[in-house]
Amino acid sequence: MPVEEFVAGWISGALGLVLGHPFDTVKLLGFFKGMSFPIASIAVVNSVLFGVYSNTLLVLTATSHQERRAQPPSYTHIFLAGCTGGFLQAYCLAPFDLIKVRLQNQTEPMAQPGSPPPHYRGPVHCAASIFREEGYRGLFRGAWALMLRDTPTMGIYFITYEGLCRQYTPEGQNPSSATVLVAGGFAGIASWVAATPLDVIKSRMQMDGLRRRVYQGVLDCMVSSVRQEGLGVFFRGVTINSARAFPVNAVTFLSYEYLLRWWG
Ligand SMILES: C[N+](C)(C)CCCC[C@H](N)C(=O)O
Repeated sequence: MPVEEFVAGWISGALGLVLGHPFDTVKLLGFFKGMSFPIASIAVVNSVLFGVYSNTLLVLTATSHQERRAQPPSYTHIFLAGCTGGFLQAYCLAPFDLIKVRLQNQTEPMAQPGSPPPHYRGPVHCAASIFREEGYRGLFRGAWALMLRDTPTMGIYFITYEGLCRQYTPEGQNPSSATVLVAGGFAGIASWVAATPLDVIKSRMQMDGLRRRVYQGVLDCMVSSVRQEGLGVFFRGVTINSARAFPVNAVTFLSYEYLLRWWG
């Protein structure tokens, strides 16, 4: 099994994340909380995404990464490989994402002096507390919504990237850096716009269970959110998600492409 894609995905994911972190923290009003932790975790997750994507294409089309410029895979194959990558990365991402959301939603330190200390002291303490308070399955709270969010939208991610690259690249050639940056940026935006409704639901499911359980499941969370806040709830954060998505995914795809070209 070719492993370069896993390594390139690892490095490119970490680089993208560094750029995206300010946007991510503003979105959740948690500012600088939980910073080093997502950098390490996204590298693992992005490695799974790109590694699985490329190896699924290898299985579907019998072409390696190097051969794909000359023999481009069909959009159906690209979509299926993206969905497969998205599905598997969602399971790796679930506990990390849960910890990130829980830490970023802790607003206690911003409260008055003398107020009680935050519930979670850091990522490791957070993981241990969730395990103790909510059990092993508690670490996967919201995983189902995360999987629903990422499976189709990672298909959209790779289709948009490949489609834009092909549009602006002469046949058989590698896309230029400018093309990779723009295609990567728009792939991020397209994917995040489609993912935002379930992103809202996912975060609510992840925060549920901290105190009294409010939602019975993904569907219940959707229905009661719409009932209370209207359909607009599904677009909450779509602007910040898109603003973050462009630089993060431009850099992710640029470094991914260049690392793979550099390794031959
Ligand atoms: C599928 N979904 C839209 C959730 C993410 C797509 C892009 C993934 C990238 N690591 C990022 O953080 O932007």
